[in-house]
Amino acid sequence: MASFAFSTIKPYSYDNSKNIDRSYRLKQESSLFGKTISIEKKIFSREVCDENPGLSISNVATKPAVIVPSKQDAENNRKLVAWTSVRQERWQGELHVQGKIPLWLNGTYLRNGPGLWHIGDYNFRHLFDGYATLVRLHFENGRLVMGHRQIESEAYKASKKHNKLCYREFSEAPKPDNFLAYIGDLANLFSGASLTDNANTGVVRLGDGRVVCLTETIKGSTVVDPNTLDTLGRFQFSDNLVVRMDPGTNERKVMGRVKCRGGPSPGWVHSFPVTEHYVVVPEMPLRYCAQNLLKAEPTPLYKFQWHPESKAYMHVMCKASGKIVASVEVPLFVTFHFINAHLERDEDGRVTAIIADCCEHNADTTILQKLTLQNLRSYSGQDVLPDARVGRFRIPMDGSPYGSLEAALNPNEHGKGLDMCSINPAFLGKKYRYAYACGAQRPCNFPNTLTKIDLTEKKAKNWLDEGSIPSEPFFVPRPGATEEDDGVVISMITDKNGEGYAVLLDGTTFEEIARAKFPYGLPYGLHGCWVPKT
Ligand SMILES: CC(=O)/C=C/C=C(C)/C=C/C1=C(C)CCCC1(C)C
Ligand SMILES: CC(/C=C/C=O)=C\C=C\C=O
Ligand SMILES: [Fe+2]
Repeated sequence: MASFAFSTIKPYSYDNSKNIDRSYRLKQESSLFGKTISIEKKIFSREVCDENPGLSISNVATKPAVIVPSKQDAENNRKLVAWTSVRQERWQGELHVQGKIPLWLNGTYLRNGPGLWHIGDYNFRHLFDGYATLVRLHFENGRLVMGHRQIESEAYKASKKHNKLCYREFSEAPKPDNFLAYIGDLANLFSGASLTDNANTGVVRLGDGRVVCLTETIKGSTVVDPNTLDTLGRFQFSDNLVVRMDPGTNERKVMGRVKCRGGPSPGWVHSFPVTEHYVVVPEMPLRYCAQNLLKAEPTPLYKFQWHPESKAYMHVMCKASGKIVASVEVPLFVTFHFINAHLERDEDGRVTAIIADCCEHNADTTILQKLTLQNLRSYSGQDVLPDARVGRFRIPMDGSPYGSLEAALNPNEHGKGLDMCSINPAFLGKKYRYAYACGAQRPCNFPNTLTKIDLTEKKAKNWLDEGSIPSEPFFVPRPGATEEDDGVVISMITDKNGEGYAVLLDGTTFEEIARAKFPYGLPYGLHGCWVPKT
C-alpha cells in the first residue's frame, strides 16, 4: 500500500483573518522498487513602449523560439504571446493607470508561472515545463509598478550555461548520451538529484514574511525578494521529513499519514483544502506511475496513469491528533485545484459532514493533454476545451462509507470551463459564498473569462475581453471589510493582439475599475499571493 506522509507549513495563526493559511504543503512519499520517493506538493503562485518607457533594468533577450500560429489564428491575427516564452529576463517600471486603483490597496501582488519554454532551439512541450517567470504588481497610493524576472533556479542556470536541458521537468527529461549515462540517470532519479528545482507553480508568503516560490519537487522551494524579485536561495527544510511548520522556522513536524486505499500508487495531489481542525486529503484515480516516471519521453498522462478501477477517495485528517477521522469512497474525479472546504452542521450544531469544493474536470484526464503548448498554440476556432464545473464533495462524518460529488451550480453559468480559483482568504476553511475563477466563453481552447461564482444563489457573473487569456483572478479584501466580496480582484491579461495589461475588478459588482497596460504581453502565469505593505 502506498501512503501519504503529510506536512504542512503553518506560518500563520489560523484565527487571524489577515493571516492567510494558504501555505500548507504536502509531501507524498511512496515506495517504488523498495526506494522511498518523496514528492512534495505546494499548496495550498526589450523594447519598452514609447508611452510607457518604464525602467528597463536588463535587456537580456531570451531569444524566443519560432512559434507558427494556426491558420485560424493567423487569419484572426491572433497572437500567441500567452504561450510564448517571455521576451526578456527582466523588466521593471511604473505603468500608466486607466481608471482608479483604490487608495487602500497598498502592497504587492506576486504571480508565478512557467514563462520560458525553450532552450536555444529546443522547445518544451507542456505548459508546466517552462522556467519560472515571477511577475510583480506593486500598488501604492493609487500608483502601480510592474516588474518581472526569471527565477534563478539551478535548473534554469544550468540550461543557460550548457544550452541544454539538465534536469527533469514536468514532461521533459534530459536525454542520456549512452547506456552508462542512462544507468546514472536512473540512480539520479531515485536519489532525486536529476529532479528539477524550477519553482514555477506558485508563490506563498510565510508567516514570518519570507516569500517562497514552489513547485512539485522537494528541492523546488526557492526564497525570493518580493521587492527586487532576486532569487535568494533554496528554502532548506531543516527536518528530514514532512509536515507542519511554525512561523520563523524551517522545520516541519509530522502531522499524520494517510494510507491510500486504491492500491500501490498514490494519487496525484496538486492541492488540498483545510478547515480549522481538519486536513482533507483527496485520492484521485489519476495516480503516479513508476514506469512513466522512468520514461524520458512524455506519455499521454505524463508521470501518471488513470486507474478508474482503483476508485476515488476523500480522507479527513484531524490536525491535532493526525488521526484519519473519515475516509470515504467518492465518485471518480479529476481536479488540480480545491477552492475551499467547510463544515456542515445539523440543527444542534453537531458536525455532520465536510463540504469540499474544487474545479472538477468531469473525471476526464484529457485536460492534461490540452495543456500541451502545441494545443494551446493551435486554436482553430473549434470548441475544444473539456467541460469543468464546481465539484462539491460531501464527506459524511458519521462513519458512512460513501461521499457524494455534484456540481455546486449549473456549469453553463460559467461556460462549462473552470479553473484557477481564489476566495476571500478570511473565509478559508469556513462557510463561504463567493469564488473567483477563470471560466469559458465558447468556443475556446482555454478558459478565457473571469467569473465570480455565487454559491448561494448558484449564479455566476462573467468578465470577458474577447480573444484574451486572463490569469487566475486573485481576491484582495478591503481592510475593515464586513462583506465577503468587499475587495478587488486582480488578474493579468494577455490580449488577442499580444499586448498585456493588469486589470482590477470590483469584488462586489465584478465591474472593471482600473487597468494598466504592460510594455508587452507576458506569458500565461499560474498562482499568486499578496504581500501587504509593511
Ligand atoms: C506547473 C505545475 O502546475 C506543475 C508542475 C509539476 C512539476 C514540475 C512536476 C515534476 C515532477 C518531476 C520533475 C518528476 C517527478 C514527478 C513530478 C512531481 C511530476
Ligand atoms: C492551467 C491549469 C492548471 C494549472 C496548474 O497549476 C488548468 C487549466 C485548466 C483548464 O480548464
Ligand atoms: Fe495549480
